[in-house]
Amino acid sequence: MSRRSAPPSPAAVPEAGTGARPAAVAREVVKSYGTGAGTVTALGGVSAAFPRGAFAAIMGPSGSGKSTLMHCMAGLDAVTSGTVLVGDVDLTALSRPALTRLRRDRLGFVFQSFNLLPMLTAEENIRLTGRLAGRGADRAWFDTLVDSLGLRARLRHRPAELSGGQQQRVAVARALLTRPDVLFADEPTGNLDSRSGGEVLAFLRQAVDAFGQTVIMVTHDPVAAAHADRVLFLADGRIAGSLDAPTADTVHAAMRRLEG
Ligand SMILES: Nc1ncnc2c1ncn2[C@@H]1O[C@H](COP(=O)(O)OP(=O)(O)OP(=O)(O)O)[C@@H](O)[C@H]1O
Repeated sequence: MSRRSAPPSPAAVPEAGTGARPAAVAREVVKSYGTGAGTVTALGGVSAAFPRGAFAAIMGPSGSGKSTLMHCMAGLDAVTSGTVLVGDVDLTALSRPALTRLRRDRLGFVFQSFNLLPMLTAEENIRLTGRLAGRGADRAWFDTLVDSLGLRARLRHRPAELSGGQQQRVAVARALLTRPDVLFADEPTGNLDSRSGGEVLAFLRQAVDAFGQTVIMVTHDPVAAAHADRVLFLADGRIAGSLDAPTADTVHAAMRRLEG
């Protein structure tokens, strides 16, 4: 496996892997907040391609634009200029209702704070997005997810009766039930102890390797990033390099260089 750090040019962030059509692409994405003297440029022209069936991590110092990039890639935030593609669809050209449908039908989300509905059981939470997307129950896929995530004995429990790790595994099952084109994970292990976090990351890795899932994850944690196929580094709203086949040590060293 190759390990390399790309130079800090956006053009030097090609598709990793086979050269197949990427699952998601950012082209010269600029995102500014505010106007006039108070303008903050969170992303200053970011280009990146995220290959299908691969696990990408986005890292960078605090304020470097990680969450902004993820939100723009996922259609949760509008870009100021540039283009975001999910498959063939240009998110920046969609109406709000069309964007909402695309998010619901083709994207999955896992957040640091789990975001489960407290009154629903684990099973009801997992099935919720499938129902909202109007999908019939795919029992075999549901069973695969529940068993792979070790949730079989917990399906009738409500979130308050589950550990943090179990809650996040429910959130992962919910996100994957619709077989999304891309799973976006924003600090998915940020609220978990290292063992529970490790279980969630191991499952994300398995989802990529066994089910061909595409995962894009923002994280502060070099150990978490080491589960990815590639780490993209941001600094000051720009791509500052990348690392293939990362290890916790190589990610840590790259972050130390970025943080000066
Ligand atoms: N809604 C907003 N209004 C104004 N500025 C914003 C807004 N959201 C983000 N920013 C600014 O954009 C820049 C990038 O923020 P972002 O949250 O994307 O960084 P990050 O790398 O995810 O940071 P962290 O690691 O601390 O979560 C920061 O300077 C931030 O203050």
